[in-house]
Amino acid sequence: MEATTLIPAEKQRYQKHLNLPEIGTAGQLRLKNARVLVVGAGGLGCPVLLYLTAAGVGTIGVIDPDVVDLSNLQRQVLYTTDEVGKPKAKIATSHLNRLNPDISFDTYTAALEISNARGIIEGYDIVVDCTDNFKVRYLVNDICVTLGKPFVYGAIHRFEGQVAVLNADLGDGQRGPTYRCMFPEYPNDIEIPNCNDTGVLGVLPGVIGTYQANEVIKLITGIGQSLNEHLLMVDLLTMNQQRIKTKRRADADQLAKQGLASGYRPALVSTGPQKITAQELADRLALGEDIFLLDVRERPEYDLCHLEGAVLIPVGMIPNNRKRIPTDRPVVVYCHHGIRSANVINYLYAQGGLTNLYNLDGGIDAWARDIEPEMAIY
Ligand SMILES: Nc1ncnc2c1ncn2[C@@H]1O[C@H](COP(=O)(O)OP(=O)(O)OP(=O)(O)O)[C@@H](O)[C@H]1O
Repeated sequence: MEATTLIPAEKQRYQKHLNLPEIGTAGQLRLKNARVLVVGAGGLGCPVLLYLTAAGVGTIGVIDPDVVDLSNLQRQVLYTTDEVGKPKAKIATSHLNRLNPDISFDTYTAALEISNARGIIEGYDIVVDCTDNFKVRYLVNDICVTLGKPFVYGAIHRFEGQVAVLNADLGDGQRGPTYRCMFPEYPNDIEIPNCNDTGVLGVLPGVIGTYQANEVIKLITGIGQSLNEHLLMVDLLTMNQQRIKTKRRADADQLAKQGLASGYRPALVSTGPQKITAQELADRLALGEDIFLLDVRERPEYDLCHLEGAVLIPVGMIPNNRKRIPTDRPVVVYCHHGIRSANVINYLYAQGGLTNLYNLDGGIDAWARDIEPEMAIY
């Protein structure tokens, strides 16, 4: 049954929300009546869960099959040293329950997978994807698209992160872009970076997870501008933030259905960005091949160092400058570490027309390490 009033203790607890005219009692009641599922109680999940619990989201589902590992504590701020080895979903909800006993928690210690995803997700208004793998990310997308539910996507890598609100209701019966509108195909396993191998700055999931929680609160209360037609990209080393405009593909529903039918096996032939190593690029340039070098970093990064002859089009300017990218010769796209450039290539592929794009593996960082050690890298 929908709550229509706040009791005195709630009025006191949420006083600072109630003082905001944009939220007020009506917004706080919306939060109280909302049902949100958080998939993954790891680096991103911890801040998402803490802030949604503190904000008074009435029902929160927590799903994670994992136990706490000592190496999680560097960023998974819900857990303590004496909880190593214990199930994350259970420990998380017991801490969160102490933070806010008014919240009703659903605890799932299984993994979200194709056999249970529909049944679980059906019971919630919004899903927050806080996992670290593509399989779940595509699964969450495909189920949410099929059920017509919004979900808040977050992803992190090293010092960079992304946030978007996907499959959101845009009004007039229209739905916003989905994950497959940005990244249509499930990638080949080899292309999937893993935090285990690459490392991640501890505060990064804190920043990105807090942004995800913010988007959830905005979706529920209807305030502000949602990231429902933009992908936000954040770089904690440079403190650059870019919002890239995204749009729904006409076949978004079809792609989701096909995804569910596929069982999420990695594609045999990768349709993700083709890669080129720094050494290969250096060899091909030395042979005089006509290669267009596209730098998608920011102006200050470019000014600090860039590949000779590279053309600068920062990520955020790509959508309006697509015509400047040639179609008649290889284009090598690069950024600092190869993440922004991979996103740019995925975006350009999704828009159609360009098939000649290569991602410089490891970005200019790898180039400086392997080819040009004298480069003033940052
Ligand atoms: N299918 C799934 N259903 C629910 N949760 C999942 C699923 N797959 C992954 N997760 C959870 O998502 C969380 C992601 O957290 P994070 O990215 O911080 O990495 P981690 O797996 O905890 O640590 P590490 O990368 O060091 O192994 C993990 O707690 C993981 O168990």
